[in-house]
Amino acid sequence: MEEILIATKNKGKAKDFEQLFAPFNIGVKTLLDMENAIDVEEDGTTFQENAIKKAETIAREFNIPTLADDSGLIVDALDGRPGVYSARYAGMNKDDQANLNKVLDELKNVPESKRSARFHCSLALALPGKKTVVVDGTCDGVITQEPIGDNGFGYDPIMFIPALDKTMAQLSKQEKNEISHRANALKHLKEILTMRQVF
Ligand SMILES: O=c1[nH]c(=O)c2ncn([C@@H]3O[C@H](COP(=O)(O)OP(=O)(O)OP(=O)(O)O)[C@@H](O)[C@H]3O)c2[nH]1
Ligand SMILES: [Mg+2]
Repeated sequence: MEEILIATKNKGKAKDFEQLFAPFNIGVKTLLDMENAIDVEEDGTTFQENAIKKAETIAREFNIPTLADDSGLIVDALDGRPGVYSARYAGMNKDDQANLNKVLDELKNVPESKRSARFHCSLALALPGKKTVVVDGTCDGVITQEPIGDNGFGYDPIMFIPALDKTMAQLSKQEKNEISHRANALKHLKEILTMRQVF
């Protein structure tokens, strides 16, 4: 594989993938580099469904290997919300700040012992003419009482990683990309592709 298109318009994800793909000898583009990319409606009820739809729709449009990421935050005390609605939890304008404030608000009276959460990432790789490959990755944490740290995107400032004693937003790019849900999913994808000799 010489070039891969990441079917995302999310700048935070694009940065994560740029770094995650740096060790491979593969050109990486995202939809932020493409003109006329269609907007794929994310109407699935699972991360996998949405990832497959994004990957296959965009692969068909541009006819190149396409990787899509559908991801989000699962909070146990909120029965799994925001889940697949993570990007638009506080409204259709996808405001990261409003989204994380809504989660903090809903957890206002919840003690630390009950603030467990995990990030989930489903990746779908659509290769023209082949069956789409789907993998998952997760990363466990605890929701903080207030945002801490300036790095990353989305809910990173409220996602505390006990093993590192930092929030995701206090990690460097390299540190996040060693432990994140996205990195874990990509590891699984690499294992499958190595087995199938795609890489
Ligand atoms: O703190 C975070 N660190 C992460 O590493 C992360 N990964 C996902 N998320 C949240 O989940 C939504 C994905 O929704 P999503 O998969 O539909 O993506 P999106 O709509 O933003 O872009 P696209 O890839 O669909 O174009 C994002 O917007 C974020 O709110 C994250 N938050
Ligand atoms: Mg989306």
